[in-house]
Amino acid sequence: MSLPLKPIEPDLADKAARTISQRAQVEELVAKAVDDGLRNVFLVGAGGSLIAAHPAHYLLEREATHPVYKLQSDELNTGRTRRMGPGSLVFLASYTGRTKETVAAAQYARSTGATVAVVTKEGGPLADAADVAFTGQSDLFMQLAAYALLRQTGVERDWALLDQALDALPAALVSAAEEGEERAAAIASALKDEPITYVLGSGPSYGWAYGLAMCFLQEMQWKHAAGFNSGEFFQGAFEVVDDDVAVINLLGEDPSRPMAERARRFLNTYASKKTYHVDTADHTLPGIPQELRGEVSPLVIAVLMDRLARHYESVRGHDLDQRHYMFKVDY
Ligand SMILES: N[C@@H]1[C@@H](O)[C@H](O)[C@@H](COP(=O)(O)O)O[C@@H]1O
Repeated sequence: MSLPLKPIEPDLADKAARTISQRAQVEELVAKAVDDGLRNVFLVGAGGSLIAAHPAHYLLEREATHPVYKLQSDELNTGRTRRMGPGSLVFLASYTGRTKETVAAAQYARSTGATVAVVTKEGGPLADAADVAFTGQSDLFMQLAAYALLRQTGVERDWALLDQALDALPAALVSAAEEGEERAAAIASALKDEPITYVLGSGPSYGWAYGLAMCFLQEMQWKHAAGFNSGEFFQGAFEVVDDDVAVINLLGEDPSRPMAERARRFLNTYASKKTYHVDTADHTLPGIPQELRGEVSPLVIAVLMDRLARHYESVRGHDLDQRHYMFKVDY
């Protein structure tokens, strides 16, 4: 039994624009942290909200002058780190603002003397545990935090070009979602009954390879799936792939693209029957300067994965909000 296809979120563009509207405050926060002697930056979250930090982390690992770490909330709670303390700026994300491990991580970060900023829904325990609380789309917010860090630490870039990209981004995300509908429908209906689906992604898009597999297919569709880094795929996982195995390969336009193209070549040669490629280069992204398409790619992939999940929901008749355990039992 199928379910009606939910439409593209009517407030997709607004949500992005509202997130971007906090940019000046993010810059201010980071500028103050730099003035006060910034030593390092942490990006923290769990599940979808950790995935949301992946593109910013990818950007900062290559371009930031300060060390930037990405940690799962409970890895921080259980492992601690000597490096966090005064001079640390910690960004945590949680959509609900109630994920207990992320709230505990914020409390711990605060207790070390670090500056703690969160992105979450208005109010709630995570916001209460923070020095500063923002709202909005976590992946975009983390990207804004990354840009603020680069700018405030004097990294040279064409900032006017970024302004242009951020102005165009809300509408470009909507247009990507619209342009991707046909492809998403084809993938979901072709793969809806597959016993397992592998998802590949490289660089900043790896986050959503893992995320499509874990959040959308396992959590929200109760389907077996696994996400791999496209480079790691060739270190073992590719041995199980052939024409009978379903694979979704994500391609962005960032520096890691050759890794995704290598996966595409291999899959088209040895496992083409149930392989689907989702490529940001197929999208027009109106107004996004060519030079910044790579940084925008993971945000576009996030929107395309969200739509793909909606198509699975519809063709499989399995509501994305159904859970066995999450938010229902003690865990
Ligand atoms: N797919 C995500 C999960 O991975 C996450 O664990 C949960 C709570 O996350 P958050 O802390 O963002 O509220 O939300 C969604 O269901």
